[in-house]
Amino acid sequence: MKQKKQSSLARILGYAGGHRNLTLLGCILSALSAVLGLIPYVCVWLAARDVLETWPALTGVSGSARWGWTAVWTAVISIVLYFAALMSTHIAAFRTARNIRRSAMAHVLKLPLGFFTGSQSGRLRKLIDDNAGLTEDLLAHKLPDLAGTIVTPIAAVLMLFLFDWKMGLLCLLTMVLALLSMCLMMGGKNAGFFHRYQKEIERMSGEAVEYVRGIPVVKMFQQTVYSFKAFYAAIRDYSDLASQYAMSCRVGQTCFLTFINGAFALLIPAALLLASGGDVRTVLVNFIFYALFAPACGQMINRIMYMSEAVMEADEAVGRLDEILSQKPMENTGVQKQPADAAVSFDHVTFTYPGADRPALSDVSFAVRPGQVTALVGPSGGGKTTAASLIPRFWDADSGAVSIGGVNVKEMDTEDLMKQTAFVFQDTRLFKESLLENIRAARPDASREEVLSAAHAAQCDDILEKLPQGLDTMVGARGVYLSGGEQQRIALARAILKDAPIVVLDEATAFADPENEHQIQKAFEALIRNKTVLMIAHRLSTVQDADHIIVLSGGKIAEQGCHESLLAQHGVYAAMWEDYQRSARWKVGRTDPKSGKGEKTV
Ligand SMILES: Nc1ncnc2c1ncn2[C@@H]1O[C@H](COP(=O)(O)OP(=O)(O)OP(=O)(O)O)[C@@H](O)[C@H]1O
Repeated sequence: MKQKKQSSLARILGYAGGHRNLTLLGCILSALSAVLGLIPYVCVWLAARDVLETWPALTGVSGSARWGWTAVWTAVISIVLYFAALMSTHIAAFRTARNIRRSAMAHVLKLPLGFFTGSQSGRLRKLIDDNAGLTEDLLAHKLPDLAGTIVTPIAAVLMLFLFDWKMGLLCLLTMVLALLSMCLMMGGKNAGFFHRYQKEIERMSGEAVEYVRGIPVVKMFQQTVYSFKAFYAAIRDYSDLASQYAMSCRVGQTCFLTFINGAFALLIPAALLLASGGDVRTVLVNFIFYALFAPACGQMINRIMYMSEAVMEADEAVGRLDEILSQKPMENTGVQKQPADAAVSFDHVTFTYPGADRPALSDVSFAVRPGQVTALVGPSGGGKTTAASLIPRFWDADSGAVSIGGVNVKEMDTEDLMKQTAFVFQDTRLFKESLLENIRAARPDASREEVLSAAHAAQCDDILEKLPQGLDTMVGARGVYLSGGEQQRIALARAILKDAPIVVLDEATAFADPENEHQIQKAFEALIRNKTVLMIAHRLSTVQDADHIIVLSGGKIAEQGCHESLLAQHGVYAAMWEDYQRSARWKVGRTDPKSGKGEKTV
């Protein structure tokens, strides 16, 4: 455990680079300041001795005044040194935290794009920022304090025996007992508390986010907070853990506080005992010293307690940063080949999502011929989206190869690869920017005219007409929101503007109403003209005319061919087609026979 703590600190300092020496300087200055901070206690003892030795004539007052000034000056020097120490450690800490953020971000940039899907991006920012912040606090404040905290007890123990070893021994006894109480609190079954506590906090905040996301469902179904069992359980577990810990600390904490504050209870009878058998003045002077010094020793022990908490915190921070740094970066072969054409091929591809226990794709092989439309169909969870996301390297295949124009995507320059493919996702995301910038995101150097022409091809004219500032309208600002279908048309305009030779469409008409669907279909036609297309489709009506259809089921290719040949196979596709036909007939059956009107949803 101790080894692990040391290595965490060493690892944080590893990011300090040239500023490691500044951290060291800060620690030395802080230690010097702490030792100097003990001198005023000695001065007080010396001043009191001078006064009492000449009592009642008080001829020693001038000597006492000298000691008083020495105390003031050493206190001032101690403060200045501490200030200089903090300056050094703060500069080093800011640089180190910046280096940690930079290294973590540099690593993150090498991770597969799929790593950033879902809620990962927010969590990532928090992980990097918060934990780099924690190390900043450790290096800027806690580490110089730690240096002082290590040095002062050594000096303090020496000083304890300087004037009266018996009273010194009593003070030391209370310090040792306080330390033992602290070990009692932090050891045993409480040893892993901090780690469990951090985990519970993380779990609770994760569940809270889920809860807030689910509020619409809660309201719609008139549920209470108790229906969010996971969130409720996280709060309860956190509260149980915290109260169990508090309860288990009560004996240790009581003893700790009693010992660090209770030196007086031993010093007074000891002083009375010593005074009865010796020089009252000397005993009185020594008593003043120890009475003042004992609480200062208590403070030191208190700081040791907070120190161990800080080291545990740093340990946790490094552990959480490791969560990111241990993610396998995307392989970079260093070779940069140019694809011969826009053909896409999967060659015995197997892929398992990080943390999943079974592969999402197993030994999948198929070819998408240049200039043709290939459709991926199959039951939900069959692996369609996964297969499509391997093309632009959202993830890398565990085995097998995904190639474009005969070149493995791993051997292509990332920029080239991105230029080759345009993606239209199921859930389109628009930035909080003008429509112009949203469309231009695909090709930042495109002119306004080119953006307008792409928007026109994507059937966005009616959207631009109804918005107050047309192409310059800010999305998401002052009540400007677009429907799902409208957003998809903007996304299609973006893809049209990109003009990439390979287009991957992911069920882009899933949420569109009939009016939008018609326009989206027309936008599709503009997008896929003369392109190599891989289309993920749930509704078989959209894939009938595809040149090639691949049926993915359970992560494997169940069958492939054209519509007619697949029907003739009487397999998965034929069954899906039969289901689709039946549901179409069922909806037609719901049409009102008298009026002839009915749902137009097929
Ligand atoms: N990010 C992820 N992490 C772990 N497993 C995932 C992830 N995304 C998908 N999966 C799993 O991989 C398998 C294939 O999912 P995929 O989304 O590719 O299927 P799909 O055919 O596109 O489904 P749908 O038609 O419902 O969109 C499923 O078992 C799914 O649970």
